[in-house]
Amino acid sequence: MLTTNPFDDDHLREECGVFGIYGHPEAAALTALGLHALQHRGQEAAGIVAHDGDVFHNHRDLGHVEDCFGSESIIRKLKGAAAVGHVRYSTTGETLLRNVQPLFAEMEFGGLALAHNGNLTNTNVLRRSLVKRGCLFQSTTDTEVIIHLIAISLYTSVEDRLIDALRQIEGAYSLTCLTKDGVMGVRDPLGIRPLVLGKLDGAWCLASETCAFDIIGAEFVRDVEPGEIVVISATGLRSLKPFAIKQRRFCIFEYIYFARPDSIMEGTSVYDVRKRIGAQLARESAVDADVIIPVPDSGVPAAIGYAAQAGIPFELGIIRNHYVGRTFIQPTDRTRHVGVKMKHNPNRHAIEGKRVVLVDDSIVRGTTSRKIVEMVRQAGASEVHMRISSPPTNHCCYFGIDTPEREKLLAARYDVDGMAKLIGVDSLAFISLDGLYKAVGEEARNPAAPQYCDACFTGDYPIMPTDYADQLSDPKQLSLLGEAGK
Ligand SMILES: O=P(O)(O)OC[C@H]1O[C@H](OP(=O)(O)OP(=O)(O)O)[C@H](O)[C@@H]1O
Ligand SMILES: NC(=O)CC[C@H](N)C(=O)O
Repeated sequence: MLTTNPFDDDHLREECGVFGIYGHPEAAALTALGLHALQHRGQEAAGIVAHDGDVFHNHRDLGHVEDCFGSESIIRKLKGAAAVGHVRYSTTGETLLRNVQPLFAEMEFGGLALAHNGNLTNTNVLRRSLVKRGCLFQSTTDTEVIIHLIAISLYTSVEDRLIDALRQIEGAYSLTCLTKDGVMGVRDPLGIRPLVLGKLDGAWCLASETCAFDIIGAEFVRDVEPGEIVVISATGLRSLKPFAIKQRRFCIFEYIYFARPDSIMEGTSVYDVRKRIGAQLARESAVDADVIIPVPDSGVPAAIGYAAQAGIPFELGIIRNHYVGRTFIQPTDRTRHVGVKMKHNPNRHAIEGKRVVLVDDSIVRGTTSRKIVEMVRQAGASEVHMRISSPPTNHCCYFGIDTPEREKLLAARYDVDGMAKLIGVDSLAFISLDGLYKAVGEEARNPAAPQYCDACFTGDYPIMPTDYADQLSDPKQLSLLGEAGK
């Protein structure tokens, strides 16, 4: 029996994007362009901090990149050949101007700007002890903890202070940092969130995804390695690896949903992976049908793969209105429901009288699927089957994707049949966990040391999420395999 309506929720699911560039006269303009390409990673706020060799300049605001950096005069003020930028979707700390990143602080060694993608899982513990030591927090983000740890470190060099701070934090973090001497890129020891390195006209750049390099014409050089710090300064690029090597646990959900399909992650095209997932899904859960229809946008590549494998025509049976934001960014349940209707419209011509297979990447609360299925039935489909290119989202993410509380996740409340009934489909199937691993190029999931972070499906958290331990309904699900990511 339901105690809450599973379609009610005002928690959203997104994450953040970071960018950095050193040694280019148009650093701020290129950062703004890079952030444009990363807009899908965070739509609440955007910020850029630049350094002109003497002074730091910063502009941070709430809204989309276009709203924050659409005016040339703002970009002109962000002088200098080095810059870092951020697009935010909050995981810790509200949507307030003072939480907009990059965060900036004056330190003993000069200014430091910090942009963070990910989520720290021991923020509360650290924050309490820092406050007791007299640290004055300016924001309510997890990210600010890193700033204070750097500020109070007893080491002298910025790099040593940064390493000292990183040794104390737990969780997921891909960072770009700006000081008067250069730009640094950092990836946590498990490599949960992405970070890539590129080059443009001799200038090094860093970004969450390669699509940010494409927009500025930069060449993709390589992924920043898990646990690696790249230090970019007037003397060139240095790579530091101060942490013990761990089994990498890249977020598998980046492949399924989060990243842009034109990005290359960990050496693999996101688009190709999505098509392979779709093909695997078709092998696992074939159904007689007349047409394969993607739920746009994220469902499209998987549906292409599914249709090719099944030998069933692919049709655009749902048309997406691109002038409406992502479902998740609607702040209240009421507006989210309206958002789903505004966003998708059935293409009756491709649907009427047909047995339809809808392909989407995930079911979180079920809001989207329920509306879409209703729409497709109203447009005259004779049967509606749903195929999902991820396993059921059954657990919360504490590492940078802001999924709702577990009780709001449809898969945590119902088995597949129960979900099918609620959504109103004739059949529902999800890709298997091993099928997913095959599609990303592994033989199978190694349960003793999983190759990816798949905690949202398995509850097998790569590190103990200290701050959230009480929210975990079954502590036995915790895998302490990776120990704290230090
Ligand atoms: O079960 P729910 O809580 O409704 O969430 C799942 C839906 O949300 C995502 O789409 P999104 O709105 O982000 O659009 P996109 O596919 O264009 O990214 C995802 O692709 C699903 O369609
Ligand atoms: N989604 C993210 O990566 C968010 C970064 C950081 N935890 C914040 O809330 O600002």
